[in-house]
Amino acid sequence: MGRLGVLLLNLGGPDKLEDVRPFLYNLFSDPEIIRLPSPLLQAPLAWLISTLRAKKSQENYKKIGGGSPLRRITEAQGQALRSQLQQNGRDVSVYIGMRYWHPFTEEAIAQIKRDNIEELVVLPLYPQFSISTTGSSFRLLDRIWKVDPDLQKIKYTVVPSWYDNSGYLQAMANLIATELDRVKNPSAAHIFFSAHGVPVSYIEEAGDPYQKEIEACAALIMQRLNRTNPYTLAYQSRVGPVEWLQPYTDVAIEELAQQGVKELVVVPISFVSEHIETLEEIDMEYREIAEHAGIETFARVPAPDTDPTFIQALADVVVKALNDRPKLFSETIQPQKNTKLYPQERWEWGMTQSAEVWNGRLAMLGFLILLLELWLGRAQILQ
Ligand SMILES: C=CC1=C(C)c2cc3[nH]c(cc4nc(cc5[nH]c(cc1n2)c(C)c5CCC(=O)O)C(CCC(=O)O)=C4C)c(C)c3C=C
Ligand SMILES: [Fe+2]
Ligand SMILES: [Fe+2]
Repeated sequence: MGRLGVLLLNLGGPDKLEDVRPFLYNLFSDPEIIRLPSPLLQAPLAWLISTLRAKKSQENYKKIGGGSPLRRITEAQGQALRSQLQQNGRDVSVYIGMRYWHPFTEEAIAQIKRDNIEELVVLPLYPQFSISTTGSSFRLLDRIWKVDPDLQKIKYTVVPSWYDNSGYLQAMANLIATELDRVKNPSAAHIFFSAHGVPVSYIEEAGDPYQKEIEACAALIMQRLNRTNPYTLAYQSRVGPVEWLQPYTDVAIEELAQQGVKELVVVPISFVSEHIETLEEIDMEYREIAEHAGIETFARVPAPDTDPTFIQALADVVVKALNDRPKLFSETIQPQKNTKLYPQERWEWGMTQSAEVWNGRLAMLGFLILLLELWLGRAQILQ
């Protein structure tokens, strides 16, 4: 066996407040996050949204210490995974490739080449597949691979998702059980899975399997937990004016409070590391909503981070990937061509040359209207 590498993929986050705007610019420049009818509009819109959103986003990062802990935690996960694999008799180098901030995926790939890695497992740190997360990183890697003959010599395999891995389910069940046993009524507390949302169009138009995988994942964790507590699954972190997956976390919390629920144990389900959406959004924003609505106990299950059962699960996923038939980037789910991703205007795609010209003109007009709408209503749209 040649030199072995594991490339961990994640989204990345701003290390300090000055990084917030360029980080947001990178995120909104990605057509897997926002797809416009004309690629020419992508950069100006990314500039506009990142500029308008930066202040509010910076305030949130300020509340969690002035930056995202994602890089530090992902590096710790990488080191723990390396040690675990070493204990299991595999000598691997672990690399971290973030999609929108340092260390960028491109930086990781350059290091992989310098280290003459011959066999590589590409492992996203998202248990469930979404075209907006794992899909976006795979598409980037596919583009990088296609133009680099040196990379094409590496025998690689990808892991599209691993939400049903037994060790991961056990790690989640253990973390939930520990938190449940701390509340007043462990057998009656309501377990509340809060998954990251995506716009409905990703599922219905682009064929994203994300919702199905999230629903299956919550059910499997409950099975593994083997307790009779009631549970709810809801979706957090929506951005922009379009419809996202429902029920929304804030609405669902209020409804449960109205039904008389007093104890909530919140489980972040799309994330394996603490970051702004657990530390600020759940711990601060949703806690306030819950307390205001009459919830007496608002407990939060920690993200797995470097939990030993979780790290062993990642090691198992790597070993399984090495033993299975190699899977290529191009074999994983790609959004259907010309799918409209957020924002969801009613664009018609032209089949003739003149229709294409008209679409271009309409796109410009639409963009101007969008700019105006963003300007007039930015507080509601972007915060
Ligand atoms: C606008 C669309 C967005 C989609 C779709 C989306 C999907 C998605 N994101 C994560 C995980 C993370 N997102 C993070 C930050 C982040 N994401 C968006 C937007 C979308 N995400 C924004 C605007 C931001 C920046 C923060 C903000 O301004 O609110 C992060 C990094 C957090 C950090 O600590 O820095 C993660 C991780 C998932 C899992 C997901 C879909 C499944
Ligand atoms: Fe988000
Ligand atoms: Fe996000």
